[in-house]
Amino acid sequence: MEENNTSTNCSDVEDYVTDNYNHISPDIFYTASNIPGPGANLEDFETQFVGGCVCEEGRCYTENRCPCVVKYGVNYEKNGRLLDSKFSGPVVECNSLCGCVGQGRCGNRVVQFGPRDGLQIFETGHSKGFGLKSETEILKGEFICEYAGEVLSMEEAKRRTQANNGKMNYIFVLNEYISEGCVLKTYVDPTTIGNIGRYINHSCQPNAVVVPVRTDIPVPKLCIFALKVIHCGDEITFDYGGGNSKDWCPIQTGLTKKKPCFCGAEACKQYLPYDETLF
Ligand SMILES: C[S@@+](CC[C@H](N)C(=O)[O-])C[C@H]1O[C@@H](n2cnc3c(N)ncnc32)[C@H](O)[C@@H]1O
Repeated sequence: MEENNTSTNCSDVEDYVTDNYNHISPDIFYTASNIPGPGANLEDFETQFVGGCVCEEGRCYTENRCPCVVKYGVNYEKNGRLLDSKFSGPVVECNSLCGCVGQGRCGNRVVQFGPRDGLQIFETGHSKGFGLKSETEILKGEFICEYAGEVLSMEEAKRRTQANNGKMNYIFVLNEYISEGCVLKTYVDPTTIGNIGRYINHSCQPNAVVVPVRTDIPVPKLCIFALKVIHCGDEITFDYGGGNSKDWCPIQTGLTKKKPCFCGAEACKQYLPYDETLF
């Protein structure tokens, strides 16, 4: 089934995000960006991320000493592609308090302009349900789309996982290693409120990766970038375990059965990764 691009159906969208995608089912509601769900810390959605460079020419690269770039590091090449050094994040972009807002395309703003065009939902035909592909070639480091949905507390994420009873799982758990022994976990659930990213399947040898990006608020956007060239028509995939899951044991469906992986990669680890805090 092909994606229908005819209407904009985005609620809760920050003004500058343009996202003209919508869902294949009327039971799924579109949101272009994360929204607070049950148990989310509302303060995190209401707090403006500190910032505010005064770069008036809108070119926030290292050489003109943009304070945002100096503080958080260079994120993108001048063509907007993610630098190799930032594939494991974190990325902080210039925000709405910065002097470069509205001053042309600032080099430190990419994901806040929304997903790329030409993404299509399709039936994989491989017991994976729907998947996502692109009708244009995607180059390494290019931004594809967010994986957006309701941000949940761990308790709510766990409750939903257990109530899900083995159906498709959409809850993504982002683990950010803040300091030794300290992991910041963000639970994003696009099951019923989500964006185009919810159709991306797992692969043990993926061509894309999830990178946490912050723009205006402390809540990270789960941003999907190409790890290598993705040819027109290739399925877009990322590693649900973030590539560093220790537990390649099976995700549980009905809490007892294994969930096999059908990614088809040579190095397939046979089962989908999971985050143990969901169980
Ligand atoms: C985020 S959804 C992906 C979109 C989903 N395929 C759909 O039709 O809406 C995640 C679910 O897709 C299925 N899935 C994703 N990758 C898979 C894979 N490599 N092998 C088997 N099932 C997969 C699993 O049921 C998983 O819980």
